[in-house]
Amino acid sequence: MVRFENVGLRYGMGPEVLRDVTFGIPPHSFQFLTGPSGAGKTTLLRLLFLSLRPTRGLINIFGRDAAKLGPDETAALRQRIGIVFQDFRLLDHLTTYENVALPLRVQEKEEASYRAEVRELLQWVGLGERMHVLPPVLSGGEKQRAAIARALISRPEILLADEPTGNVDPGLARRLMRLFLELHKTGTSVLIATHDIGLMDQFDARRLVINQGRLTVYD
Ligand SMILES: Nc1ncnc2c1ncn2[C@@H]1O[C@H](COP(=O)(O)OP(=O)(O)OP(=O)(O)O)[C@@H](O)[C@H]1O
Repeated sequence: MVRFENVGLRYGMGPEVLRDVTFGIPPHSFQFLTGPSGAGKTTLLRLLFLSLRPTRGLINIFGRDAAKLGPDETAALRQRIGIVFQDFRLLDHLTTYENVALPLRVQEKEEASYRAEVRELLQWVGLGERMHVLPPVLSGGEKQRAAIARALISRPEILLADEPTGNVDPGLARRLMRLFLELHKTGTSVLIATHDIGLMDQFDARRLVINQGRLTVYD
C-alpha cells in the first residue's frame, strides 16, 4: 500500500531530519509510530500525506511514485488517505456537521447523498448532540473526535493520526483507540503517532520507532 525506500528528508539547508527510512504499510494493518520529541514523526506523516516530498529515496503510495505526481493526482490520492492533525484544524466558522462534511463538499457531492452518513458518523464518535455547534465551543476531546470523523468521512484506505489521544483523559483515549481498532477491523490501515508508551502497551500492534531520524520496525 505504501513503501518507503531509503527516504531522506531535510528542511531547506538544515540537517537531515529523516535518514535512510525504509518501511511499508501493508493493507489492513495497525501500527504505532513513536519516538522522542523532535525525532521526525510529524515529518513522516507529512510525507505519507503527500504534503512534503523527500529529498532523497523513493516513496511509493498505492502503486504510484510520489515524486512523479502532479497536483491533480496528488489530490486524488489524498482522498484515499485520512489524516487527523495534532491541532485538529477545524474551521471555526463551520458547524461540527459542516466540518465533517467538508471533504465531500470539496468533492462536489450533493448534500442529500451524504447527510445521513455524516449524521451517523457523528453519532458513532459520540457527537450526535454537538452537530450544530461551532468548534470554539467544543471541548478538546470533542474537537479531536470531530477531526477524526472528518478524516473518516471519505472512507480512507489509510488513516494517519498525529497524537490523537494527546488532549483527552485516559477514558476517552481508550474509547478513541477502540474506534481506531473498529476502523481497522473494517479494513482500513491505521497509523497512530504517539508518545504514550502506556497506551501502546495496551495493544499488541506493530511499532515503527524513530530515533534521530532513523526508523526501526518492530513487528
Ligand atoms: N518546517 C520545518 N522547518 C525546519 N525544521 C523543521 C520543520 N518542521 C520540523 N522541523 C524539524 O524537524 C525535526 C523533526 O520534527 P517533527 O515535528 O517531525 O518531530 P516529531 O517527532 O513530530 O516531534 P513531536 O513529537 O515533538 O511532535 C525537528 O528537529 C524539527 O525542529
